[in-house]
Amino acid sequence: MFEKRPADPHVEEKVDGKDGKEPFSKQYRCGPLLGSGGFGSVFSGHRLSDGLQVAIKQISSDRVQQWARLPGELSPVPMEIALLQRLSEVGGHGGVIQMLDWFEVEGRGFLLVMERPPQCQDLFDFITERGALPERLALRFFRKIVETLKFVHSQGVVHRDIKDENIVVDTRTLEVKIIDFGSGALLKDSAYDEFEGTRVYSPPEWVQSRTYHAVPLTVWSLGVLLFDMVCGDIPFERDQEIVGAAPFFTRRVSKECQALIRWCLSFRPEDRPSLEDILSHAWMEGREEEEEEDGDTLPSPSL
Ligand SMILES: Nc1ncnc2c1ncn2[C@@H]1O[C@H](COP(=O)(O)OP(=O)(O)OP(=O)(O)O)[C@@H](O)[C@H]1O
Repeated sequence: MFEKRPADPHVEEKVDGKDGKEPFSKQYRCGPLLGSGGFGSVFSGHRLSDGLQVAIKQISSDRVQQWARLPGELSPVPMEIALLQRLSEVGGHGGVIQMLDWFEVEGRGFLLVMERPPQCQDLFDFITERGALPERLALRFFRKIVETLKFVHSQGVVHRDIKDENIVVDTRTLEVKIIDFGSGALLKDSAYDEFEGTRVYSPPEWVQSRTYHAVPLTVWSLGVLLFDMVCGDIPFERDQEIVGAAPFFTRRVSKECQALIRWCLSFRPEDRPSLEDILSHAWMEGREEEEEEDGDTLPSPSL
């Protein structure tokens, strides 16, 4: 089903898909740029039929590394679309951004239409504006992210680029959703030898040996993410620091939270917890928060 990009992909606007649907321009209107990155640009927009707020990701074909074949489609699609399709076919998950539609655009690539929480911010901007998060808020975000990744893995998908920029926070409800499956892959038990994710979130085995397994890679990136949430910045910048696997806590962080971070950031992949181990860790059960002395509270949802 999945393959590398062919030399000369056939790209045309999906005006009349197999469901006879209307072209993109008749269904959606593009608004201002939300962000741009390795695979293209993301715009805000809305659906013309009902005004629904959406995000529209422009994927440039020449930047796509992995392609996939969807049943009923003649030409391959970017892996990101195939993975989101796989997750939405089983009903999706509240913690994964929902793909609403996708289109091929002649000579340019693809448009991926996603849900967009009306008031949202990615977690990188959220932390940049507010600084380190109170542990209780970090716990709330982290639990949802780990539960969501359990679902994602159970559907045979691995994200491979978990980081603050790829988490969207609804600033009214404080719900979080994972975005950007552009570096993702089908989950397998054997080792991977390619990686398109973010270096500073990648584990020692990738930095040293250019190989990794899906779960320990995910768990390492979760350790970096949790550190980032409670300290306000990531623990490692340089390869040497990643391989050292010894985070230095720059803020007061509870012992249980530190222990969970250190466990996720174990040098040896086999010493790291599973996602289930993380969910049943003492810090995740909220025992520690009752003992907090610094009185941090959950910010009001009208942040
Ligand atoms: N569904 C969405 N709702 C709201 N904002 C979004 C949504 N999707 C993307 N964004 C915003 O656009 C930014 C870029 O999105 P995304 O990470 O998918 O693009 P990318 O080109 O793959 O970027 P990168 O290469 O940095 O990972 C995000 O960090 C986020 O701020």
